[in-house]
Amino acid sequence: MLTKREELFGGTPDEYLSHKEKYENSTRKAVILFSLLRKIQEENNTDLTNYRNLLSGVLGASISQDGSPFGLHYIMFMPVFMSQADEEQQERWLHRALNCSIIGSYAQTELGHGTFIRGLETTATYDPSTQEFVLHSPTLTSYKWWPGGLGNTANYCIVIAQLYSKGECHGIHSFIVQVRDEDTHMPLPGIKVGEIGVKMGLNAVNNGFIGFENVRIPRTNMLMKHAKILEDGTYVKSKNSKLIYGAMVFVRVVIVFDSVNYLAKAITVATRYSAVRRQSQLKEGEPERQILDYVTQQDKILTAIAGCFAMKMNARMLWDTFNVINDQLHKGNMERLGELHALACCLKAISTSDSSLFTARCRVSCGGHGYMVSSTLPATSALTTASCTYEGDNTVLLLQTARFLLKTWRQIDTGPLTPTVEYLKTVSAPGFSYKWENSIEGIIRGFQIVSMKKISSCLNLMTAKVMSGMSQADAWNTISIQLVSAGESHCRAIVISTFHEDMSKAMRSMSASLAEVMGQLVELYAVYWTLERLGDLLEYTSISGADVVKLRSWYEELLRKIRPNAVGLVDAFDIIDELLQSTLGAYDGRVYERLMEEALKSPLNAEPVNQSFHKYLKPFMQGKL
Ligand SMILES: CCCCCCCCCCC/C=C/C(=O)SCCNC(=O)CCNC(=O)[C@H](O)C(C)(C)COP(=O)(O)OP(=O)(O)OC[C@H]1O[C@@H](n2cnc3c(N)ncnc32)[C@H](O)[C@@H]1OP(=O)(O)O
Ligand SMILES: Cc1cc2nc3c(=O)[nH]c(=O)nc-3n(C[C@H](O)[C@H](O)[C@H](O)COP(=O)(O)OP(=O)(O)OC[C@H]3O[C@@H](n4cnc5c(N)ncnc54)[C@H](O)[C@@H]3O)c2cc1C
Repeated sequence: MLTKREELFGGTPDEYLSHKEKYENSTRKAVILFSLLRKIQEENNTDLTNYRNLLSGVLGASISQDGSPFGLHYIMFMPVFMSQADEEQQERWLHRALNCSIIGSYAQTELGHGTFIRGLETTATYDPSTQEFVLHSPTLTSYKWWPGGLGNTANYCIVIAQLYSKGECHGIHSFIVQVRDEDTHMPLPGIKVGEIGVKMGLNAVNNGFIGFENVRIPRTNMLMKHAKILEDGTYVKSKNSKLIYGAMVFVRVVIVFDSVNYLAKAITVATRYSAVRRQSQLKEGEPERQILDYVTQQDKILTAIAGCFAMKMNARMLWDTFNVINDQLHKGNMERLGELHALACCLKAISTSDSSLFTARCRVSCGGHGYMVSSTLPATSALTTASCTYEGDNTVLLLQTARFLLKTWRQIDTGPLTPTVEYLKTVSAPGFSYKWENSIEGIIRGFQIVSMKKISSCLNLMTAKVMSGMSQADAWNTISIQLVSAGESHCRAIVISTFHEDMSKAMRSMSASLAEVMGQLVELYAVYWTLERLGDLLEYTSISGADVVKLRSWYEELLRKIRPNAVGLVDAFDIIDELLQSTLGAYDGRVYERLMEEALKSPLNAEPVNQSFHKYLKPFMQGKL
């Protein structure tokens, strides 16, 4: 009788399963894991705060690098329900979703549209004679494409469609739609549903497509917490049309946590391997050195560790900010919605792009063995690059942040600013002066000045172009590279200052030795990004060549200081071997034995001579083909 652990983590490695077997195996594992989750849920309430911990606790430690067919049910279907369904609808469906007697997905993206959601083509036309909506996919490009779990798993999904009533289009709204029979799991009439095929990664997520041929759903299947359709077809608009976007903000907040989880796995593997792997002699005649002794290796890995700690603290700040503003939204105060959207956009973009960058570095820092699937670094790399796209393409999200920053800058003199942008007032105040200094505080100030000056420059450029006769849209597009850069600079200033402030607070309750190491991580992160963004700092601050020379020495000194604690820092993530699933990162360091153990599991090692020798090779080598 297999234990739960053996059931979850044993069996043929996923990499040797077919696409279909991989899905079936991940569904088997998901059922085990989510049965456990269901038990947890029975003991806890399901408000968003608890829900996020539940979500990141289980899904963030997902048992497969390929994701889970239940992921979207938890990541989007339920959060959207909690934020957009009215009380009657929650009463009808939420408990069934929570106990997984229905499995849901979230269908927004279409073959033809992902970013521009106002351009979505799926229609939901209200028929007052039957008090139903008619869901329809008018074109191939209107087919929903990507929804996780929709291929073969979900029997319900939330569909985002253009709402039509009394001949008028009211824009995109959310509808809950049953897609499969709850007993037979057969697609319901008028519904064409399937799986989109093999992807670069996340191949257990079961991403699907769905098309509707005049499918009728009751009026009460429109999620009506905000906007409504009355029985006679009268449209009652939402207090704020942007509230429909709320779920995307929530998921972006959660994705920042998730990007930390993925990066923590990758740097645990790369750091432990770099402590085990010995290669080359630093001095003639000496034994081969641990590759972690090479400063170039430290440059790749220790900065990733610092980045992981930095983003973890910023994820917590973002979550706290989300909760504060979400409470205000529930009370009808929309004042900080734009700020929350901008912050969630840039932190999702920066956390996922950093995670992708540093994970790729971890992969190459492990040489050939880092290219083995059994190291899990390729899968983590595929995961992190996907996160730069899903829940909003990073470029598009940074442009959203830039849009908010320009709006803020236009109003800079009309009153107080909201917390995440009030630095703009400080560094642009009359009489404010700043001379570069090589300190954490000096670096933070420098990044804030760069951000302010980029925003100001973008606005001046926009104004000049529009004054010269260019349309607002063309002017925006023309300078969009600089707009993205302004969004990134703003975010980097927030990340460094949050890391410094929150870590300084945390250090007060640490032992002196731990506080010293944590302080070194903050310095390493700040100095690393200073050296990475020297162009901006040279353009907008008084930093000098002499400062840069000292910064480089400071950086190298920090690498030297942190090196002895590298393994301890990643051990602190406490990721068990079963979740790490890596031949290179296992806690016992038996890298070579594990590489060989995994290799022998290859089906190609089942017999000494593969059948292709007799069928192909031998006739070929004998000139018979
Ligand atoms: C712990 C483990 C679990 C987590 C790990 C995740 C695992 C895998 C998850 C994968 C699941 C993936 C799901 C998806 O991908 S769902 C689909 C996501 N799609 C998107 O994000 C689409 C992105 N596009 C957009 O958001 C919009 O199209 C965009 C805003 C980019 C542009 O739209 P539009 O042109 O209409 O907007 P404008 O630029 O004109 O701005 C209009 C105003 O609306 C405001 N706005 C826009 N979005 C939001 C928002 N989300 N919240 C609040 N406000 C928003 C915007 O600021 C403008 O306001 P102003 O006019 O006042 O400036
Ligand atoms: C693994 C994965 C899981 C997903 N899961 C789901 C899901 O469950 N449900 C769901 O609904 N969707 C899902 N998606 C879809 C995802 O939300 C979209 O892929 C994403 O929103 C980007 O849209 P797109 O793919 O159409 O890219 P596009 O928007 O076509 O972007 C392509 C390029 O065009 C650029 N671009 C687009 N618009 C602009 C602009 N205005 N200004 C400047 N540049 C622009 C982008 O920067 C990008 O470089 C998933 C995607 C992935 C990869």
